Amino acid sequence: MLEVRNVSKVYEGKIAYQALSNLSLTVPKEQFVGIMGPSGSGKTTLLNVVSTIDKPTSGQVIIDGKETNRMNKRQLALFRRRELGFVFQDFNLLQTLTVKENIIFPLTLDNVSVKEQDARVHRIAEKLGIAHILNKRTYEISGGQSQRTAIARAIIHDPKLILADEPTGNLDSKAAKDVLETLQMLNREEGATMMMVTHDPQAASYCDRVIFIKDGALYRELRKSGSRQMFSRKLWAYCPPLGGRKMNFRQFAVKNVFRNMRLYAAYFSAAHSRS
Ligand SMILES: Nc1ncnc2c1ncn2[C@@H]1O[C@H](COP(=O)(O)OP(=O)(O)OP(=O)(O)O)[C@@H](O)[C@H]1O
Repeated sequence: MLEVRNVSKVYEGKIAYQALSNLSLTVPKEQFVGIMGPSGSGKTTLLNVVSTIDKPTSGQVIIDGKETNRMNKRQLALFRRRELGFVFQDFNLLQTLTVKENIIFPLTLDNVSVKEQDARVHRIAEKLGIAHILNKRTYEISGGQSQRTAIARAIIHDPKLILADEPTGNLDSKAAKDVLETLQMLNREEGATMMMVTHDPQAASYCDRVIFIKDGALYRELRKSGSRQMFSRKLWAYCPPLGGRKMNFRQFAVKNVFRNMRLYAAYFSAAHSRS
């Protein structure tokens, strides 16, 4: 499904910085994979390259047999809109629309009939437990419901690959658990292939496989065997020795604003490019 082949990414600047070094990985169809690693290890860079928001300096990203490096800007925008689903840390819902309007937004751009839109939105809303809030505005719903709405929007067009960047970062622990169970259910029952970046071993324990990145290279991976609780304990035990570059709160906040701006820009360019 996803193949990352010998990908390197160098950020040019006064001092060039190699954020990814010859990284290769394969994610088979229907796998739920987590990406973990210390701050500055290259997780976001990898997600940006896989989601085609950023181009690798060398190497290839192949999604469902399509080599994304060979696509032009317009093809990439359409590819993102049709084949990928994005789930952001802070939901990124449109405040003036209802829950239902937010969910069907990607379909309206593809001229899907109203009947088909209704059928899809009702099926997904039932599945995600948000059928009763479809007519509410986004300011009338909770954080967990907002993220489930965002997940519904991410899957309404049946994407090949769902990419999630810290999807529980803004949620309390109960809402986070609900959202992670929703993602896991989509993976198991709908066969969705997913890649989730997270700092949280508890969140990562919902994945089938967790890949650790350090200094822009694959460091190690752990696969789930046995219960989620056992996997969670393994991940907790494994995380502290990875260390990492420490950031103060201000650096962290600035970095996350920047990261989300880049993701929004890509999402909206995908959303607004018509076929
Ligand atoms: N646009 C950029 N220009 C220059 N350097 C960058 C750029 N974006 C990221 N970097 C550097 O590349 C490295 C990897 O950054 P990246 O954001 O991928 O790490 P991360 O693992 O996602 O970190 P975090 O967990 O803190 O979000 C870092 O050292 C970072 O400073």
